Amino acid sequence: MTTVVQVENLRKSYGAKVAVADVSFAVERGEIFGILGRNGAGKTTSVETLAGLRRADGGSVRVLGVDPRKDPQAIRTVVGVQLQEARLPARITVIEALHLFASFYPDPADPEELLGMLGLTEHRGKQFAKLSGGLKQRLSIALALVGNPQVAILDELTTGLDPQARREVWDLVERVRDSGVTIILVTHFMDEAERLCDRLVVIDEGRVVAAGSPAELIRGGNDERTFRMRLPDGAADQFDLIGSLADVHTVIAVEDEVEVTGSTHVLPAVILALAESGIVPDEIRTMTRTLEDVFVDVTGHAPEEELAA
Ligand SMILES: Nc1ncnc2c1ncn2[C@@H]1O[C@H](COP(=O)(O)OP(=O)(O)OP(=O)(O)O)[C@@H](O)[C@H]1O
Repeated sequence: MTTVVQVENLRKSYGAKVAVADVSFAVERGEIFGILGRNGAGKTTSVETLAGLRRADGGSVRVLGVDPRKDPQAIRTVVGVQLQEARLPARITVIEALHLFASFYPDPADPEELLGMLGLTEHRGKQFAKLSGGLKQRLSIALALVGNPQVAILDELTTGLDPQARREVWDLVERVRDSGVTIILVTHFMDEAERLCDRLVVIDEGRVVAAGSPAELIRGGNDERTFRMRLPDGAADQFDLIGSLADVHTVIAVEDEVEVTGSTHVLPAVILALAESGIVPDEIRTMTRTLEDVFVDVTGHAPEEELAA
């Protein structure tokens, strides 16, 4: 694997406000790498520093071996940035915006190809102000890619979109990754990160508080499993039997279901023991942790909770 972005002990303050206290991570070529955190956690400052748009106070940043502090111009040709809100003149059309941005780069992508890839061909003549939220986001992704970057930074790209438009944008992001672009995805949406990211870091109050793949973080050394089942009438008195099994830690009634928590083998152990008593559960549901649960565990806050300024 090739490391395309290496950030080590990054620090950045705005006056007395410490935006980034200590952030380190590495992004490998061809992955979708997530930077997760609440509003104000220091995500945007981190990615703007690696894109050469802000100067770090300390630590080291390398993008394909280049230091953005020393050579911001070189960084601009390899890193494409999708801005949080596209700031474009109201009357510029989709195709005009692409040609304008293409003119800033030595070796730009073909605007027509980008239109096709992002499903914008039929909207090419529409003015920016008249585009729906989803189309504006597609255009902003296209603008981030127009310089033919090796790394694209996509910042909060599905904020304000309806569920259908979000799913379309997610498909697009995967298509962009499949075309060979490494993607850094900044988000505070845990479902988005879980669905798209190969690996990610959670940043809170300017520090990395968790790192890994979504699956690793969800497993997170926590080998406890929980499931719920509905037992046939008359079988509810099996609590003692279930509770006596070595793999079972707790067994409780939740409404008309039985909730069992235990080791990784708890489910087959319980089902087998019940079967030996001639009982077959009517319904079984495993209770899986999500990235949102991990986020709350490592930060102590919900993802949508804002940090005090
Ligand atoms: N130019 C600035 N001047 C002063 N403070 C700033 C500036 N930019 C960001 N901050 C502050 O630094 C902290 C980190 O901001 P940053 O934008 O990096 O966080 P974020 O996680 O990206 O949040 P958001 O999603 O809201 O942009 C916040 O407290 C923010 O108010």
